[in-house]
Amino acid sequence: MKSYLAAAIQMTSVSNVHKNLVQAEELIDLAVRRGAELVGLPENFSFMGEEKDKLAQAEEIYRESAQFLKKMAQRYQVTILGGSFPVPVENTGKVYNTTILIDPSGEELTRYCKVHLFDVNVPDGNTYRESSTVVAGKELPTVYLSEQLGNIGLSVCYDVRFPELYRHLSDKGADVMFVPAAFTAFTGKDHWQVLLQARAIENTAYVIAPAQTGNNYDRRHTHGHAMIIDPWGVILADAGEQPGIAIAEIKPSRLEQVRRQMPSLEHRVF
Ligand SMILES: O=C(O)CNC(=O)[C@H](CS)NC(=O)CCC(=O)C(=O)O
Repeated sequence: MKSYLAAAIQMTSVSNVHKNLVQAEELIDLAVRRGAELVGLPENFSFMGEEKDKLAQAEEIYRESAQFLKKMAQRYQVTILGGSFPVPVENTGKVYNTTILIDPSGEELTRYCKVHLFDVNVPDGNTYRESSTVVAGKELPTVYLSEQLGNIGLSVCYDVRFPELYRHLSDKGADVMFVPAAFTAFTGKDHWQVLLQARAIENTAYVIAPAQTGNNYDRRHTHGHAMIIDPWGVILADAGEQPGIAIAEIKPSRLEQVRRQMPSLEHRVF
């Protein structure tokens, strides 16, 4: 593993795929011009809108998202995490909320379908029933072993509340954990940063968390604060509330140092 720059993209995706892909490319371009070699997009980067509209356009969103990610990786010669997008599931009328990792040649390295679905009545009055349009993934995420970039573990958004998933990633050797998200503004203000820091500290791993921000549609407001956190829990970069990027260096020497200073992974009893 080498030292390199990673970027977490923060955007306000809306219910127009073309607009979202234009915004995403501008931010990928910015990240690459600043030197990023690993770039993550947020959950639902290519479409944020009413659930029924997402389902009606699912085939098209899927096709365009997959094509876009491949093109971006090749054009900018970077490894890209395609935060998440809907992948239609046969005979269900529903989709998997899927994230994929793509290398600079455009090859898919690994994919993961979100296993924890956000079926929550948020105290601000908004109700989320992700399971009404999404089929829960049935497999735990894999860790992609990259000689250059370190071992990369995947997850999506609401997963961040389930530490056992990250322990699994840690058991598989993860050095870097992605948490692409579209956190609600209401839960985000109290939970987002704390949860991300906890996942980084307890697994002594980097956390890269691309995010949705602002008013995506109707009453849907997302928290923003895409961030990169080091294995000690220090926030290296925070994109704030406007669309933009959080960029920081991922260093094997820091991983090694923190794991020496705080060898908690070696002291596990359970
Ligand atoms: O809503 C959409 O348009 C697209 N879907 C999402 O953004 C997903 C599933 S509803 N959101 C989350 O998982 C938020 C989790 C969260 O906010 C928390 O855990 O507090």
